[in-house]
Amino acid sequence: MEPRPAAPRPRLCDSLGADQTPSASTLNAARAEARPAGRRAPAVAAVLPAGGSGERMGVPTPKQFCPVLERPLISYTLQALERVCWIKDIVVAVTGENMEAMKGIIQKYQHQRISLVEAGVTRHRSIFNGLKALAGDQPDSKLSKPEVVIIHDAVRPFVEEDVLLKVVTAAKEYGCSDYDLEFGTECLQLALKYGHIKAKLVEGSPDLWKVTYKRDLYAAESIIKERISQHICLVMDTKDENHVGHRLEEVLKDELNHVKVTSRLPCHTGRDLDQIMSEQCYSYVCVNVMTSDFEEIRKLVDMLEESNLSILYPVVVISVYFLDYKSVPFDQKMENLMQIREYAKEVKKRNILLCGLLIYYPQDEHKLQESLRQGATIIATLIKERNSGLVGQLLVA
Ligand SMILES: Nc1ccn([C@@H]2O[C@H](COP(=O)(O)OP(=O)(O)OP(=O)(O)O)[C@@H](O)[C@H]2O)c(=O)n1
Ligand SMILES: O=C(CO)[C@H](O)[C@H](O)COP(=O)(O)O
Repeated sequence: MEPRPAAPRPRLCDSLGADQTPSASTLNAARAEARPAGRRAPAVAAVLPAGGSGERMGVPTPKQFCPVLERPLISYTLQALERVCWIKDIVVAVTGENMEAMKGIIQKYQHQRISLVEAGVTRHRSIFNGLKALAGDQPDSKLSKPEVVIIHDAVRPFVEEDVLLKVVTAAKEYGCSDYDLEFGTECLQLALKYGHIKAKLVEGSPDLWKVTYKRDLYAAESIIKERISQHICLVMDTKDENHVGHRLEEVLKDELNHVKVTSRLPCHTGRDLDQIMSEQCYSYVCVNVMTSDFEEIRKLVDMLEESNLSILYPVVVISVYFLDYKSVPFDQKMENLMQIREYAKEVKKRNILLCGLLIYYPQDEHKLQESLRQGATIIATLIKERNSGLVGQLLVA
């Protein structure tokens, strides 16, 4: 048994926005429903086999450590399990040569309740090593013996709380059918052969698919991007209802009709933004009406940093300026705006992707509408793609 990694820093809130899992209270209600009256909840732990070499992926790095949006795949799987508050311990089996790298991942992404064991030469042996650590008879182990152990491949990042609950409930409630004995998958057979325990096959969801080939990494990245782009916070530095910024909001809502767009006042005006940080929004559009400096953006970036939001996912911030035909001279405004390049480089280190967007604001109504549409399309693309190559760019609509 490996020593536990260094204590993590303060945690993000448990029910992260990137997934569609129910909150802890939903789960408690679901568990209460699922549990026959008078029965107490079983103590649950999880074992994650993560000791494979990922031969079919065809890259030197084992697939569980391959980056998805610059974060190792296994970190997403850990996140999916650790947000389930009723899983007490998570034991991960990794090879000796990847042990230090795994500790680094746990520390960097602030994972909790994780213990590491050495993997075996086969998946079954890796799982067996994890189970031994949970057996409750290891002299140095701080882990207590659970009643139910969830076995979950480290390369299945999208597991949902409800399917885990079904598995645990089935493990407690059901016996094993002849069908399961005949057609059960390998862990099931292992449990039957060596554990002399009953087992039940529970239907999973299509999301439980496993990252096996290189194309699966691209699929995983697309799914994650889509999940974290479902909410946009629009920060508008004017209360003027007639300002063109509000028209941009309308066009954005129209363009992205499946996305939640919330409008907020700037950071200095109080707690509005605190609230949105707690909703775990990963996309911000700041409409700068009054100024062409970066004061508001700086405040927003500071708040994002404090909230730890960008530890797990890249946060997109788009700073929007209107190129008003009657405003300050263009070259003077541009000189200020060009500072975005250096500042964006700095905040990129904190996983915040900052871009500027200039929206042409002509007198002609038709042309203005065209500019706003173009602006909304650029915003939608920046948020959906989260392309770090565009960081610091001033785009023009
Ligand atoms: N000796 C092994 C082999 C596999 N696994 C883990 O079991 C899970 C499912 O296995 P699989 O997808 O087959 O992974 P690999 O063996 O790494 O893939 P490949 O067969 O392409 O080499 C993975 O999380 C993998 O890391 C393990 O813990 N120990
Ligand atoms: O995909 C696998 C390895 O390639 C696993 O063997 C598969 O997940 C086994 O399923 P279970 O743990 O339910 O027996």
